[in-house]
Amino acid sequence: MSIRIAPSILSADFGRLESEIFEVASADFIHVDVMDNHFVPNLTIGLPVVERLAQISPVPLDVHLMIADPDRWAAKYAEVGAASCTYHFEAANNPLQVARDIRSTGSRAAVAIKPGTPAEAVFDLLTEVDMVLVMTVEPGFGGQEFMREMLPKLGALRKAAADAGTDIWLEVDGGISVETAPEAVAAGADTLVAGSSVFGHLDRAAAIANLRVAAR
Ligand SMILES: O=C(CO)[C@H](O)[C@H](O)COP(=O)(O)O
Repeated sequence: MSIRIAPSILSADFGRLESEIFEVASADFIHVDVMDNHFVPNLTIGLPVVERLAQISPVPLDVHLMIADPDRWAAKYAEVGAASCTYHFEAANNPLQVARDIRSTGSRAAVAIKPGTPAEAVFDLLTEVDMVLVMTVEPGFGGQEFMREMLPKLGALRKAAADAGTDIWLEVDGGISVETAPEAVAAGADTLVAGSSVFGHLDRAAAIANLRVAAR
């Protein structure tokens, strides 16, 4: 299985975002964290910036919405060019409809769960989404410690997806490094978000290559 790497621009220099995303052009996706200071206690970027990033990025965008009311917003992010659009199960009024709205745009739909949310919460959605994101930190900030106690959720999701006859991607986000990536992959992850472990290095291409080797 080839592992997908998605550097999180939360740890990039927002003053030189265009050159930052070109420095991670060897990645499979660029992970874009949208935060609204309601669903999480932090505020980042919104729709116009994501739209422009989608136009200039050499790599497809994996947009992670950490916002309230994804029912209203998620499809708009998909429409402006998010190749993959992730919303939080905990934030959605109608999680099934949000997935359908995203997919109706042609984008990949993904649902995320916070550390306190059990994998079982999204079992009913597995045939309606293309990916589940298991948070391995509390969403809101980069540079936090990896919560390895979240890893059993990956096996549970993989089994539930197989039982439902569907094949989904499983993404992890938070504290992913060359040390923790092998654990996440062994537990069933195939898509790794990495913020500080990529943008914390001067040579971003080398950091991505090192993650790929570690995740093999
Ligand atoms: O969603 C996020 C935080 O809510 C970030 O994508 C994540 O924390 C990445 O940062 P790091 O790899 O440094 O943990």
